[in-house]
Amino acid sequence: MIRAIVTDIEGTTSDIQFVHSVLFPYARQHLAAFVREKHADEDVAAALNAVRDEAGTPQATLDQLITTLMGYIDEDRKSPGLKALQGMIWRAGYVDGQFTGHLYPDVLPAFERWQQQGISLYVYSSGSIAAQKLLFGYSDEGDLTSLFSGYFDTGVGAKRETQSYRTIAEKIGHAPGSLLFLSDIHQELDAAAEAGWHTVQLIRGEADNASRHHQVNDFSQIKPESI
Ligand SMILES: CSCCC(=O)C(=O)COP(=O)(O)O
Ligand SMILES: [Mg+2]
Repeated sequence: MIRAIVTDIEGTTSDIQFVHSVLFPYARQHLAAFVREKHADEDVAAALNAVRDEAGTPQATLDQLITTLMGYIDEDRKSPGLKALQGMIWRAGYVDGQFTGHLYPDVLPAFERWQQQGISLYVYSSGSIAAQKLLFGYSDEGDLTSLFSGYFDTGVGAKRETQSYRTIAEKIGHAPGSLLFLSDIHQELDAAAEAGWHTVQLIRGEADNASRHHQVNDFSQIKPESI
């Protein structure tokens, strides 16, 4: 019996194009000014130091860090420091109403159905927890944050690492066999399955012939009561 569902965001609840054509360009446009203006703030300084560590450049100047971060955006690197900074930068865009968090239309009805079935809902994304709360807090369908019992980012580990799913199961407090992970990326689902989780792969675009996971095209096809 499924007790909790953990969902990925990009490519699963939300269009990859929204992330790559709206969120990433917004962060790129505002990154340099944000870093120069806010670099002494505690959370910004911590994120910049994380980038220095990741890049192996402990003495990097702000200008050098900005160049490094631009490169990380271009290569869609799941850098925890970049993800933390993006979350802080996106806040202004959401709050000013420049964009709302994209959700596929099948997502909210499924979340509501699963919640009525007594299933707890969680998010696990490479985007920072702050960024996750913004996307669902300022979503196309309004503020959905009350639907979720918790959020996980790469603070628990990378999404392709089996240990990350063991850690999440421990934190949620349910046996892995009662957990379902939803993602568009089969390597993430491989890691969850290795940890004993159930998995469903969202195919929002092209088929994934290399996957061994149950595949669906939208959330209406996911029936946790039948798993
Ligand atoms: C949390 S919204 C921003 C999406 C993002 O930055 C990202 O890296 C998405 O990764 P995901 O793990 O949700 O595929
Ligand atoms: Mg994804």
